Amino acid sequence: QRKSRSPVSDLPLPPGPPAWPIIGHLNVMPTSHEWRTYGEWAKIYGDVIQLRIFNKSLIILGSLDAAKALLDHNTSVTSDRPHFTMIYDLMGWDWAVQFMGMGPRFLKYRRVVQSLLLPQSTRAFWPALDHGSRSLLRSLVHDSANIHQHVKDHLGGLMMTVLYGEDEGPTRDKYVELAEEAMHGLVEAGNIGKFLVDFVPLLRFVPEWVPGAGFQTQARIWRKLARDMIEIPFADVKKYCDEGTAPASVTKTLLEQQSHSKSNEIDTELVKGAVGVLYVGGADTSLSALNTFILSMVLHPECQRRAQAEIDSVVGQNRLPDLSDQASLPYFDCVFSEVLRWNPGVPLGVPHSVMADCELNGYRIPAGSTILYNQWTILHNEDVYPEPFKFIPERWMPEEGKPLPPDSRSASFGFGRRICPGRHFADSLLWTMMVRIVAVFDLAKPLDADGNVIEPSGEYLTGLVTHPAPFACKVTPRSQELASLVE
Ligand code: HEM
Repeated sequence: QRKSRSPVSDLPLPPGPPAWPIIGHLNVMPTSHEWRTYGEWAKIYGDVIQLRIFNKSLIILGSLDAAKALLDHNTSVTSDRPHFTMIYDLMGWDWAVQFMGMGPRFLKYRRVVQSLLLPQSTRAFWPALDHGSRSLLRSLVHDSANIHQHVKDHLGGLMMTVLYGEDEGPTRDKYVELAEEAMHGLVEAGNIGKFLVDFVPLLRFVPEWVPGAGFQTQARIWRKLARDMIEIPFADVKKYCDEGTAPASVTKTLLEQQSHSKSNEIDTELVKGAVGVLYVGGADTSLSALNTFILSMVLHPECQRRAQAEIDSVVGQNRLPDLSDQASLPYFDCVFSEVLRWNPGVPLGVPHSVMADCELNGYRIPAGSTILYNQWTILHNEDVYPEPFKFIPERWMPEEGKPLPPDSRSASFGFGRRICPGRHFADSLLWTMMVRIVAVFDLAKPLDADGNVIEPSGEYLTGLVTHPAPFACKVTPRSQELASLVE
């Protein structure tokens, strides 16, 4: 006779480190590189861990199976986001789909954002990718000393060209500056624990003049930045559209859809917000992956040479590789997969929140829990990825009789209804930038004034999105002919 399953409410909570009365795990919470501590705890307590801060439950998933079971197969209750009062209510980021809770407004915004980023829709961005990546290569030919700055500037600029149609120049630089300022506030406020109002939401009604309500002044300043970021570029595109001179862009596409639509599904606030989130979601994450790629090439010249040999044999040296070559460069594809696995840019993913009690592996996941999925642990599981801390693109090469490990993309872009809608665009954008950099340049460790090799530390900075700690990189055109291709 089959044993009947216990109701969810009877199930035990997942295990975790010992908790203190009242405060729970508050004083054992890691304050930096949290993914490493959570990874250590996963070895002790298993791949589903529960932590408690006062009465708030935090669940950390440490395996792909657990993440899929909870977030892919139970999406109707696990696709909510935790509510951040400071960011959402006070700083006015309520236009950003990333922070929206489940509900009709989220579903409407998500539908629009997703439709803009479908593989067939993103083909329209290919000319901008071609143009923007050439421009990056040109900057590197003329000033090889500042690769990190050039990559950051060109990536941000390219995103703005795609979103607002603005070509290289002071206006586009201004858009990037506005977005970076707004995101600086976001990163500060995203430091959970920094603002008490996130734990006591009623404090948001305290007026700014009350002593101790400095968070209201800060929120007001950041709120203006978050608004300017979407309002100023939008107003320019709207004006050009009205004059009939707007170049192709995501904003223009949405404004056209808005004017042709009979329903009022797409309102102006949605257009501004749906475009703004693409920069928020795409710029820093893509920059992290590009920096990791550069680091991997500097540290592994043998992989770089193999990638260059493949490009030379398939594409030759008379033109730059482009997206039509992607399927013909299998080794480079392995390099890309390994970049996403070796040091995932969003190591703990973006938190989900649970809307109703549910079950996972015989444990109760209480309603209201915040869920983190530890991509870093998932992608460094040595049973799945042997020698997980080594950069080994060959692990992705198909071999007769040997199953491939789960694609790094299966964890790095998140799960369920919240899966990164920009993943196809990220694929084209990053592939183009990466392949072109190594097609034209050698990346290497530089020498100091005494002729000693400067070794990168290989360390990563802490944060929701992580980047390699600054490292020096020598950039040399592989040949004069290749360098001249970018002029
Ligand atoms: C290497 C590059 C990227 C990585 C690693 C990455 C990763 C992620 C992750 C982990 C999430 C959270 C998914 C979840 O909640 O489970 C996410 C969400 C999101 N990403 Fe990306 N992303 C990248 C590039 C992009 C790009 C290029 C765009 C846009 C052009 C983009 C737009 C978004 C948006 C709008 C969301 C929020 C989705 C939602 O809350 O429903 N991302 N991304």
